[in-house]
Amino acid sequence: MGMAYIEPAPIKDKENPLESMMSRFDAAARLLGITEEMYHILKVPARQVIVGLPITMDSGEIKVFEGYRVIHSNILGPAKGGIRFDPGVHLDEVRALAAWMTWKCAVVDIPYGGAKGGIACNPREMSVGEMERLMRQYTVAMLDVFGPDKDIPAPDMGTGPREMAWLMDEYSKAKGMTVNSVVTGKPLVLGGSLGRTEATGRGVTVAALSAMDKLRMNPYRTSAAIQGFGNVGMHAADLLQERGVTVQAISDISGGYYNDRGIDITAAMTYRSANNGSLEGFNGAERISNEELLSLPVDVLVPAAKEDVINQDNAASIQARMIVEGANGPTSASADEIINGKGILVVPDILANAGGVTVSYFEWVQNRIGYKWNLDRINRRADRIMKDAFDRVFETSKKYQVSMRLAAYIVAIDKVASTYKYRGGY
Ligand SMILES: NC(=O)C1=CN([C@@H]2O[C@H](COP(=O)(O)OP(=O)(O)OC[C@H]3O[C@@H](n4cnc5c(N)ncnc54)[C@H](O)[C@@H]3O)[C@@H](O)[C@H]2O)C=CC1
Ligand SMILES: O=C(O)CCC(=O)C(=O)O
Repeated sequence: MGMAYIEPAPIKDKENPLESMMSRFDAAARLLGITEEMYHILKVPARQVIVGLPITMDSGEIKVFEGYRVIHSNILGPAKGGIRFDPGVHLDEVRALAAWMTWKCAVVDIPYGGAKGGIACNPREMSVGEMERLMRQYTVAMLDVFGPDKDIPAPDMGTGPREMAWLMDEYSKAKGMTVNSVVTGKPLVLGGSLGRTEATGRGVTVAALSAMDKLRMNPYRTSAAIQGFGNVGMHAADLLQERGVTVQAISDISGGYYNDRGIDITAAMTYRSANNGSLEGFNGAERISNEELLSLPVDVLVPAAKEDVINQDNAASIQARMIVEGANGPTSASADEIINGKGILVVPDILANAGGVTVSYFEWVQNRIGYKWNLDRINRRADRIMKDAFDRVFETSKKYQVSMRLAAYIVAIDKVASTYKYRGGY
C-alpha cells in the first residue's frame, strides 16, 4: 500500500546535499526493512517555510533576502536545529540539514525532532546593523514557527551567540515576556549554557578519541588536519591538541596553513579573534590550499566547514586513516564507496558533531528549570552521551556489517520509526 507524494524538483547542483542524505536514508531504510508508509512518513518534511525579508541596508537601499525554516520531524519532540547565514543557502540544503538534525538527535537519544533554518546572505559583506535587522526580521517572520515547545533554533555557519540574543529579544518582545528557552547558543548572561560554545568541537574530540581507541592509535603519535576554523573546527583543533594529537594543518575560507611539527592552535585562535574571525596572514605555517589540506598524509582528517568538500573527484586522494565529520554532510554520497573501499573509518556527521545539540538540550533544560549547571556537570554528561552514542553506532555497524555511517542512520531511523508507532496516528 503506497502513499503518493509529489516531490518538488531538487536543484541540480553537481553535488546536492539532499540527494546525499536521501541515498544514505534509502540504504538504511532498506536494511531495516521499514514499510513503505513509514518510509514516506520519515522522508517528507513536516513543514517548510520560505519568507522574503526586505532589509534597509546602511546605504539606504532596500534589499530583499530569502529566508527558510524547514521542520523535518517533530516525532521525538519539539524540532531543533541551527540557523545558517551563507550565500550558498538554498531550500534543498536546508531540507537536508533539517533531516540530519532529526537523525542526529535520535542517534544521541535526546528528545527532539529536527529542523534547520537559513538565509541566503553574505555575513562577511554585511555590517553589524544590517545583520541585526536581518535576524530580527527573520524572527518576526517565524513567530508562529518558533517556540520553546515547537521549534528551538540555535547557531550554525555564520551565526553565533550574538545573533541568538537578537532572536531571543525579538521573540520575547512579541510575546510580552522574556522567553529564553526559545533559542539555544545564547550569550551566558541571557541564559546561555556553560560549555555550549566548545560543545561541538568537544564532541568531535570524544568521537575521534573513541575511534582511535578502536583502531589502537595513540593520540600522542597521531596527526590531524582540520578544515574550517570556525566554532566547530577551532575548538576541535584546540581539544585534540590538548589530548596529545599533533594538528599539522588548519584552514578557513582564506586558505590552508601547514606545519609538520604542529600548529600552535592557541596562537591561531588568538590571531583569528584579533583579525575579525579570519586566519588570513597567520604565520608560523606554510600556505597550502583547502584542496591540498584534504589529501595530506595525516592520520585524522576533520572536515569542519561545509557540505560536499569530499566528493568523487577528490576522494581517491585522501590519505587519512579516519575522517571525523565536524561539518554536516562534508562527504557526498558519491564518495562513500571510494572512501569505504580505501578502508578509511568514517565517524559520520550525525554522530561526530552531535555534541553541540546535546549541550543545546542542556541549555534548554536549564532555562526551563531556571537553574544553572556548572561546567564540570555539563562536560561529564555530554561526554557520556557522546561515548554511549559512539558505542551504540559501532556495535550496530558490527551487527549489520555496514559502515559507521549506515549504522548511524539505522540507529536513528529505528528510533524515530518505533517512536512514531508508539504515538500512533496511521
Ligand atoms: N556550530 C555548531 O554548533 C554546529 C555546527 N555544525 C556544522 O559545522 C560546520 C561549521 O559550522 P561552524 O563552525 O558553526 O561555522 P562557522 O561559521 O563558525 O565557521 C565556518 C568555518 O569554515 C570556513 N569555511 C567556509 N567555507 C570554507 C571552505 N570552502 N573551505 C575551508 N573553510 C571554509 C570559514 O572560513 C570558517 O572558518 C557546518 O557544516 C555546520 O553545519 C554541526 C553541528 C553543530
Ligand atoms: O545546537 C543546536 O540546537 C543545533 C546545532 C546544529 O544546527 C547542528 O547540530 O547542526
